[in-house]
Amino acid sequence: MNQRAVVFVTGNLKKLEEVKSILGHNFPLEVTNYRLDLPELQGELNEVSIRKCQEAARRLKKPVFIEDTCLCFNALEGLPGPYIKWFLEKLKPEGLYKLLEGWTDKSAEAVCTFAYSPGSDKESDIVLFQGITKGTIVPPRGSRDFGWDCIFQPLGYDKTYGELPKEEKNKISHRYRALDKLRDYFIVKNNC
Ligand SMILES: O=c1nc[nH]c2c1ncn2[C@H]1C[C@H](O)[C@@H](COP(=O)(O)OP(=O)(O)OP(=O)(O)O)O1
Ligand SMILES: [Mg+2]
Repeated sequence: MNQRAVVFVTGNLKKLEEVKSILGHNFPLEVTNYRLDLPELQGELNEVSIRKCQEAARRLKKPVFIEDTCLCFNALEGLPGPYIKWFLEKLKPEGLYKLLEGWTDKSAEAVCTFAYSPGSDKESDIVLFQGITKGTIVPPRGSRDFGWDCIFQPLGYDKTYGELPKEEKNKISHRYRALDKLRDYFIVKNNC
């Protein structure tokens, strides 16, 4: 029997690396990658993911999933949220930390939303899987390999994502929690 395949559409190789390592070898679908930085419309978090997935399905016309990651500062009512990529690019991790200088509340949520489409761009065919990890925004510490890892310290830890070994991050991360739900959908609920 041919294994069903699904394409993960992302322009971010670090995401791909984590997704592959978290899903491991027991995932029932073959995951391939199509490297494309999809356009992202402004809007609320789920809306951004749905539109991004519709665009991926429209372009590839086969089962696809995308992922959108937000970093939400509670003091800023959830901003930068889906716009974190552009804030990070301009302000760098130091500047992101400084953004909260005037606030005592440094708490934040890392939110990861996967959106899966069986191949159609109909909104009703799209399924979302969301994972949230709560944490604190701290002055940069640790590896600068991946985005804002060096300023996000998950709740209950004294290390930032950037200081934690990859395997540790992958056991508690926003991405892990979202993929756990995606895995459940395909394995336990047998939607393959
Ligand atoms: O676990 C993470 N740890 C640290 N930084 C992270 C993480 N996950 C995403 N990031 C960064 C990448 C980008 O600067 C922004 C999300 O933006 P986002 O649009 O979702 O990612 P992207 O444009 O790099 O790839 P894609 O082609 O899948 O949209 O936060
Ligand atoms: Mg993006």
